[in-house]
Amino acid sequence: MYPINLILDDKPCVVIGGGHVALRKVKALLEAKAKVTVISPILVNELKVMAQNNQIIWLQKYYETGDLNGFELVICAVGEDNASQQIYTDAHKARILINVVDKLPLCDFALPAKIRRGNLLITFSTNGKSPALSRYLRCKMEKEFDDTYALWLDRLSILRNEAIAKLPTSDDREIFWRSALSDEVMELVKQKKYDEAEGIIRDAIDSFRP
Ligand SMILES: C[C@@]1(CC(=O)O)c2cc3[nH]c(cc4nc(cc5[nH]c(cc(n2)[C@H]1CCC(=O)O)[C@@](C)(CC(=O)O)[C@@H]5CCC(=O)O)C(CC(=O)O)=C4CCC(=O)O)c(CCC(=O)O)c3CC(=O)O
Ligand SMILES: NC(=O)C1=CN([C@@H]2O[C@H](COP(=O)(O)OP(=O)(O)OC[C@H]3O[C@@H](n4cnc5c(N)ncnc54)[C@H](O)[C@@H]3O)[C@@H](O)[C@H]2O)C=CC1
Repeated sequence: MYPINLILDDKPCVVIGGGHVALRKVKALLEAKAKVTVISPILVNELKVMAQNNQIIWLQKYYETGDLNGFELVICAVGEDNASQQIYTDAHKARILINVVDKLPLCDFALPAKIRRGNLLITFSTNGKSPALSRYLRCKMEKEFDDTYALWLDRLSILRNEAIAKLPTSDDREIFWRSALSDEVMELVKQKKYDEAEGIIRDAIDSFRP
């Protein structure tokens, strides 16, 4: 497994199947701001509502070869081996990334369990060995991660641009951030003393000498 975070903003993605597993995968794609089409003769209620609200496009039909044209990513959640195999073959011919939810050998990628807090994304995966453990760890860690780091991240992103403007080289910035993002600063962050933490980092940028 090689972890990558796909950037799917506005990209056309298709989920085949309209059951509860498809629903979870659709939600994850919408969170990633993809444009989602669902192909399935039947939808669970929540997906129907999403289709009525134009959050997704619904093609009410069984999958046919040719349906993948124009999509950049496919999730197959039909739970039926012959159809899954056909969809996998078609996706590979068209060189489109595919995930078949009940067959890891037919997956180019697997979905992790995730905690999203603003721009911060924390994921858990088990190489398909126990999705239940991924879920357990996600539930457990959700309590540890409220929005503290995400709020700090918004400020850090601005400070990072200031550091880029003031510190001449990438090496300088690497050295700078490894010492600037200290336990002392992060302790202030945990106490939500963002202004104080930001002040320390800004002073450090101003006084940095390579
Ligand atoms: C390979 C993978 C492919 C993929 O879907 O990408 C896959 C495959 C399969 N899942 C199955 C079952 C379950 N999946 C879950 C839950 C999740 N499954 C997710 C991901 C993945 N599941 C990928 C690997 C992830 C990893 O590496 O850990 C999560 C993390 C992400 C998400 O789906 O968004 C999400 C938790 C989200 C959350 O809550 O945070 C639960 C628990 C529950 O729902 O309570 C169960 C029942 C308990 C159990 O079996 O463990 C089955 C057997 C079906 C059967 O028995 O018929 C298969 C097929 C097989 O194993 O062959
Ligand atoms: N990866 C994961 O996270 C998990 C995977 N699974 C597996 O995922 C599969 C799907 O599970 P559910 O959503 O509960 O199943 P489901 O049976 O409720 O849903 C299947 C959906 O696919 C549609 N469908 C069937 N054939 C089709 C075709 N040829 N073209 C288009 N649509 C078609 C059906 O109308 C239905 O909406 C099962 O094999 C299940 O074991 C189960 C739990 C978690």
